[in-house]
Amino acid sequence: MTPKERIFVAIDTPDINKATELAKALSGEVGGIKIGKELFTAQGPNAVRGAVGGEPLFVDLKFHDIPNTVAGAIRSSLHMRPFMVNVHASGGKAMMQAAAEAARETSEDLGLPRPIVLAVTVLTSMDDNDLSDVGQKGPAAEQVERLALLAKGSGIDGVVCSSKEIKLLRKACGPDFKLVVPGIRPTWANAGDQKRIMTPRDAIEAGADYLVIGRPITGAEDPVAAARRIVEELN
Ligand SMILES: O=C(O)c1cc(=O)[nH]c(=O)n1[C@@H]1O[C@H](COP(=O)(O)O)[C@@H](O)[C@H]1O
Repeated sequence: MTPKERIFVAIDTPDINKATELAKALSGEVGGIKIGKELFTAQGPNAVRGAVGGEPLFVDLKFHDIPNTVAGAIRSSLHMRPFMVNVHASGGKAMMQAAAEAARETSEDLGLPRPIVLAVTVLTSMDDNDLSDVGQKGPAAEQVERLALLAKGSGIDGVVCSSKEIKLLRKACGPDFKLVVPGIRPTWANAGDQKRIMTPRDAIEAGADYLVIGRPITGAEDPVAAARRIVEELN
């Protein structure tokens, strides 16, 4: 895989025209497009698929509910023909098993390739203090490892983690477990609300499979130039 193919651009906007324009402009510049709660909630599944065109799609809806509901949501999300989908690992083992099983069964029924099913560990916007506020046992890296091992044991293909945990998880979960990493900030971009961050190059060197990058590209005056600059830095 080339470095470029490892980049998924997060298009976070409620505006379908803006999303379509960005996806079109960035087609071929990156590996795929990530659509999340903002566009999906405003525009729905058909619009999402329409906006993204033929690019690989990461449907990031971070399901977190009882197993039956999450399985149903995964089944529904497969109609968007995603390359990747995700749930929250903190929903627990039975929930993750139900998600993995629903993805396998539904893709077979629809005759589609099975998407990569990911579990979100600790959000990249949270640090050790935020974790203790919600009663989760930190430090963040330990909680991430705990959830990643639980996800792996539940039949999940990989996790969404921060760049700070890549090396730890590669060791703990093996070479085939997918590590998808948001909280990516080139030296020339603002951190914004992200707390556990790293540059694209350092994250790839640490062993990330995919980088999720939003505002450093979509918020730039020239998103295509920003994407190219990141790819150049990776090469
Ligand atoms: O699941 C995700 O994609 C995700 C998990 C996480 O822990 N942190 C995180 O930032 N994300 C998503 O990754 C994207 C990051 O966007 P930027 O901060 O603009 O680069 C957003 O769409 C987030 O919803």
